[in-house]
Amino acid sequence: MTWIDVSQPLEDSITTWPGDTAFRYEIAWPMADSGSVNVGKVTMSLHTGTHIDAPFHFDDAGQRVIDLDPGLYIGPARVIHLPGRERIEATDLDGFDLTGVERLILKTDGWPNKQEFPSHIPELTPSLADRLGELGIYLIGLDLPSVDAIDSKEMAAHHALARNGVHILEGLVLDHIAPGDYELNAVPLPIVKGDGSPVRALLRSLD
Ligand SMILES: N[C@@H](CC(=O)c1ccccc1NC=O)C(=O)O
Ligand SMILES: [Zn+2]
Ligand SMILES: [Zn+2]
Repeated sequence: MTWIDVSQPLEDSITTWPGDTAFRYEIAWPMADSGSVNVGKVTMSLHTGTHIDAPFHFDDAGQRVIDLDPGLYIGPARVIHLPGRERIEATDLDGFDLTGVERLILKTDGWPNKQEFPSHIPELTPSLADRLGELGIYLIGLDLPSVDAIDSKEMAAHHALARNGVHILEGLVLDHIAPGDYELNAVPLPIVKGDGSPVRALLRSLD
């Protein structure tokens, strides 16, 4: 098996959105007390590390995690490299033949040090979302904590992607991933009312 882990490890030091719930793992019921087992407990925001967004995250009428087809997050995915950009727009895809691609993963290199939450990241534009919709791409993954700018309140990219039927996978670790074709496995947990879910994201080369 040659699955490559492209997830951020969930440990207490993982960064979160400023002001959001910190990740914490504790042993709620240690063996010394229970007599037989350690029982862990996790406190976290659902938008921590490598995770998917459900449309309810940015739309009160949007789908919750349980409403999303898990198959969105399992299957062939194309990784392309778009480094050093302020924004990523439709024309940035011009040099790529994306015929038949259903899941697209952007390696932007825009969050180089995952030990620190970034103050500034590249943003996706609505024009890119429209192009993805035209191409029939239904999943966008990227190595950033958001598809919008950190200080965005409008969430224009989130909304434009949703309008085009494109689902969102954020916070991937792609430093060790070369552009190419892979099989992706990044299924969310069945958090019934969830506005998002952490995922264990894995890639396996198809090239
Ligand atoms: N867009 C980010 C999360 C986000 O925007 C956020 C997460 C937690 C607390 C506040 C947030 N945004 C505030 O404007 C995401 O989709 O994960
Ligand atoms: Zn999110
Ligand atoms: Zn998001």
